Amino acid sequence: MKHSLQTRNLSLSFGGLAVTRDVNISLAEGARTALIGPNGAGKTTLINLLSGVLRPNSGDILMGEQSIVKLPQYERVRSGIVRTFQISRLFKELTVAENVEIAVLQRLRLATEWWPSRARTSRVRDEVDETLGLLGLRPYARRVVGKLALGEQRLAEIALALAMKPRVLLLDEPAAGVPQGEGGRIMDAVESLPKDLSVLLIEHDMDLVFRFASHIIVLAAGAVLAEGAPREVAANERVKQIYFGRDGHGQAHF
Ligand SMILES: Nc1ncnc2c1ncn2[C@@H]1O[C@H](COP(=O)(O)OP(=O)(O)OP(=O)(O)O)[C@@H](O)[C@H]1O
Repeated sequence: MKHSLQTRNLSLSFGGLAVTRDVNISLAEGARTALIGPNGAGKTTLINLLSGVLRPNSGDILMGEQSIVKLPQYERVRSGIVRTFQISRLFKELTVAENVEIAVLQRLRLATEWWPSRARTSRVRDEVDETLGLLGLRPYARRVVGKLALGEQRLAEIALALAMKPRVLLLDEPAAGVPQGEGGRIMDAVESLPKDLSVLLIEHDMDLVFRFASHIIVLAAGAVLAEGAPREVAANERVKQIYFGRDGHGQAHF
């Protein structure tokens, strides 16, 4: 199995608090991986480390064979790791297509390519259209982002990430705060993303996690507690304990 992204003994402490502890994970090419764990387990911190928002105290991050741990954020994007944020980065007063166009232009500048202007304009237009198509957003292309439902705005955020042509897409709670029915729609779109793209999803809703994931990684107190196929993880006694607690009451329903 080909691995797009791997970590080797990744560790980070904030003062005395170890928030990432010797984390070794592998994201296979085309895998659909869910990163789960209780509040404060270190999920967002791990995504911040992978995307270069934070630097680890020790350990390594490999994209294919190449170490990227010292690269700044924009170079990680260029190496193929792209994330979405819990906080929206969309220009609310622009249309969906204009937002995606800005992301495409940004990528082309990152790649420092030069195109004769007419060819370039038509390439940008084609890419915007193709990206919107991947997420079922073509009917919303000319709609102003700020006037869309939250679920559609979230899809537009994912479109911005896809416009960077990732090999690994990191999604931090794309369905957070979205009404239940719309959450399913976001996951439908995520599920239909290109098969060679590796997707790492942070999600609290276990129904969505089990619908989406081919592989689950469970973090607890900054360390990997368990990982494997959804059925294995659901049957893991330590995972059940964390989610259900000793008294058998908890939020998750495996
Ligand atoms: N910049 C920071 N400085 C100090 N402590 C931090 C910082 N960022 C996060 N933490 C702490 O690190 C731990 C892990 O936080 P993180 O946000 O990664 O957890 P999480 O699993 O994403 O939680 P949630 O599910 O609630 O989003 C928490 O104890 C948090 O308080």
